[in-house]
Amino acid sequence: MIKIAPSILSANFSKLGEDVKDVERAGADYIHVDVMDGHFVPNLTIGPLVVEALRPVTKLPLDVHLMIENPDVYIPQFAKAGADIISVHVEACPHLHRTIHLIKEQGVKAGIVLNPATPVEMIEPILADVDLVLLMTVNPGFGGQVFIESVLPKIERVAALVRSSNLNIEIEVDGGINSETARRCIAAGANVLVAGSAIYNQKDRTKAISSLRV
Ligand SMILES: O=C(CO)[C@@H](O)[C@H](O)COP(=O)(O)O
Ligand SMILES: [Fe+2]
Repeated sequence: MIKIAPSILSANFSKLGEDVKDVERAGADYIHVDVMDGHFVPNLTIGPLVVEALRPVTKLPLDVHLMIENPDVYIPQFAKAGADIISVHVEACPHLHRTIHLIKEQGVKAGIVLNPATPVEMIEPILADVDLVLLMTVNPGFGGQVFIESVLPKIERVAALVRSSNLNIEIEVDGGINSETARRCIAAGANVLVAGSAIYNQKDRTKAISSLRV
């Protein structure tokens, strides 16, 4: 089953709660929350307070994508605020095993993220410990960028590893996802699609979400 995770980075922040409810009604599976610190990526967004404010607004799992340095400092705060999945970048975690287990100790699902230029080999030793692998299909930092084709073989490689080890791991893609790139990511083995502009820039969000599932 393909899951759709609208990224609130492309929502209207002046009516964030309403925009979250809107995509829930439109058939979303997760709410994707992009957290940026101005260091790991050249943009600043939101913190645990916003996650806490959104928690009572939706029943959907909050999929928190941390694009921050030193994530260990903030993981307990995001978990306490109501995150259901917390994903960290391998490029930001020198002690990845410790960080993944810190997330799991909070009682939330642990995800690991790879930038487009980071090889899949980086996550092989920790794969059996995670619930989700997120492959960035743009360089993180902004919504509305163009899909990077060279990530497609990486999706296939992660899918093959997950299959051969018989693991129960979701494979998520994030960045530049539209109906055409969604189809190619699904064919490569992805099962969770993050989409910001392709959903929030459309008037009919039910149609926008269902067009990504094919
Ligand atoms: O993590 C990020 C960007 O760093 C994403 O979640 C974007 O928000 C996706 O936006 P679109 O490319 O779908 O517009
Ligand atoms: Fe994201």
